[in-house]
Amino acid sequence: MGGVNWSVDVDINQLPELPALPQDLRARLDDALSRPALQQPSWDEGQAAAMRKVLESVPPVCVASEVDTLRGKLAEVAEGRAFLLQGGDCAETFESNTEPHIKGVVRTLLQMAVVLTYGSSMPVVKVARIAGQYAKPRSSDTDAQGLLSYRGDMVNALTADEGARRHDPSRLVRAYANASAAMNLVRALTSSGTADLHRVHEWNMEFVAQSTAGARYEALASEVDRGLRFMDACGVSDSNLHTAEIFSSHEALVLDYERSMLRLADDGQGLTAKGQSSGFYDLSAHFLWIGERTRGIDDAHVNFAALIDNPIGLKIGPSTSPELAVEYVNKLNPEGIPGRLTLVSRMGNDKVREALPPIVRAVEATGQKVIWQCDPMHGNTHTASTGYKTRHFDRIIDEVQGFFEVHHAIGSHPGGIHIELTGEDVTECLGGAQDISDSDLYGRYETACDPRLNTQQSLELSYLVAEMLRN
Ligand SMILES: O=C[C@H](O)[C@H](O)COP(=O)(O)O
Ligand SMILES: C=C(OP(=O)(O)O)C(=O)O
Repeated sequence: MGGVNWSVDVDINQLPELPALPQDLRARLDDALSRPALQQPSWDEGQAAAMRKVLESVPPVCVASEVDTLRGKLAEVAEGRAFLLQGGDCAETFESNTEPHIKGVVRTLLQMAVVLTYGSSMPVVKVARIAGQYAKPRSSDTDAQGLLSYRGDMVNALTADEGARRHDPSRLVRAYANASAAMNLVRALTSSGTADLHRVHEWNMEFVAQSTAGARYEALASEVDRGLRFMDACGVSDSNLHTAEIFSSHEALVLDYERSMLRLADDGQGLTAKGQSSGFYDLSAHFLWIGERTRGIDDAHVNFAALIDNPIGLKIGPSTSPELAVEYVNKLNPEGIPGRLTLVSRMGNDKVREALPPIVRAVEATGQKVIWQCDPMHGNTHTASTGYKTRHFDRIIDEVQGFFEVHHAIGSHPGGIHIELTGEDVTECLGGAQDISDSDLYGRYETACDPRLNTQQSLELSYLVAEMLRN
């Protein structure tokens, strides 16, 4: 049994008073929070307020200067000089917050990043869905058994039992404790041997040797191999070859959590120095995104995101009009800061080629530099004949292919991919070289919510995307 189960017997009256926010910021925050907020837990307001008070005084999961560093790297993506790889669990759980699980995700992302770096000849910015991806929006409030739907470990438990599904605000503190522990391990792994380029490359060579589709990927893997030998022979040695930076991200969904992790940069700087006026960060993660189900432009989530200095992702599905996309850009990045806004299209493979071009053209016509990122997972979900919620590898690849075609036709930069994946050998998505079929899904179907690519499928995807980037 993994995970941190931090008890919450803190006397909130003993917690220190926090410095008051400047009046204008307070007013804007109050305004954002007073707006309609979809997909929120139904829990006791007083208890939630007490948990918020606890979280308002804890150390943040990350710090403002790291967030600024990420924004700088994302600016390079927006300018077409880097590529963004984002991935991890659909829903992290407290129980799966273990060293092997986190290592698996980190290792898979690092392996994918090496392949993509070679394919794109560009730096790859690595952002994990980790250390806070504990809340899920759902299509329905109740499940097939009539129980409250599972909404992520931050809200309730997956166990199909009335008590376990009750929305429990003390989970906010457990989510924070688990997120902090996960972030600690991610930092340790990426600053130590795990991220060593030679080691990561060796894992990739093992994958190529073992995969039934290995022959297809062998040429690229051998080129990387020759590149590394060449660097070794030249005596190239740089700390960048031995360490890596992985930033954290999650959906900014449960506002009781996100608002309690707001911090004013202590030097009063933040974006101020670069022309924006707040220096106000949500330090529950480096990067936060707004989901397809909560992106109402006048609603709480978008207005909350507009207030903070973190880089923001916004999921856009096929119902997004070009005009609305432009409104989002103006609202979330009025100062046109490169790296601030990522538009994450999740159209479905059958719609991406028609739905995306008018949006890209309208936004590009404004002259704004957004990052265009493809989430090929969320528009390609179906129910298998065996009853499992699944996604087919071919549709996932086809959506990425369509995304590249659209950007090549328009001349915009296909800036990144956003993938639900795990570093384990699960059987949740169909296809790939292992040719997982409907009847294989039951073998290791372990996700708490949506189906993830397993390690092999994730690596295959990175080789295929590397080919697309080269072409
Ligand atoms: O990850 C995205 C959503 O939370 C998920 O797709 C919702 O799933 P549901 O339609 O089963 O509620
Ligand atoms: C819920 C998610 O996606 P979307 O909002 O695009 O459905 C997600 O990425 O976890």
